[in-house]
Amino acid sequence: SAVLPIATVGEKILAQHAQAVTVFDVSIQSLADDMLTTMLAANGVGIAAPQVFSSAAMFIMASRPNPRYPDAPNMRPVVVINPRILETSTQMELAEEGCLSIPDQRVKIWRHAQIKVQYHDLNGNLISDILVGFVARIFQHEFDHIQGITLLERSN
Ligand SMILES: O=C(O)C[C@@H](Cc1ccccc1)[C@H](O)SCc1ccccc1
Ligand SMILES: [Zn+2]
Repeated sequence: SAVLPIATVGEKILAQHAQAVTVFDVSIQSLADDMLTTMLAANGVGIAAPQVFSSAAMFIMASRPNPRYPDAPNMRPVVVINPRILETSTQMELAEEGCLSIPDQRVKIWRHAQIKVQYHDLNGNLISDILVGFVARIFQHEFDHIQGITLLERSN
């Protein structure tokens, strides 16, 4: 597994809509592995494929307690492929976010407090889940990356 270069703001790949994953083969598994290694090396709690110059609709979310979110749940990293947000709560929460592609910036962002999501895992199985709190926030942050949206387009 390799630490991959991370695209920073201004790279056009960050503004592109990522392509759906259609083949769940070894190349996707190897990309997921490199994304995990890269995310851990950067102390992230998530990372999306476009951030490592791969236009695939795939991201990793890996909540863990951290100085900014001390009560964040400790979770095993989850590989999310072809994500969909099916339902969103009307309730929103405001919190500071960082982005591995926008170094040294913290932006307060409104996010849905709860979301119903659907995605495929690395084996191509369809997963449905309801996410709340910090994990819902990570999912929405990474989902934005898949749509070519970063914090800079969201900051109010
Ligand atoms: O750039 C990314 O996609 C990864 C972000 C994910 C994130 C999602 C929601 C809220 C904050 C960050 C990185 O994890 S930025 C580094 C970081 C780590 C822990 C807490 C806050 C920021
Ligand atoms: Zn980001």
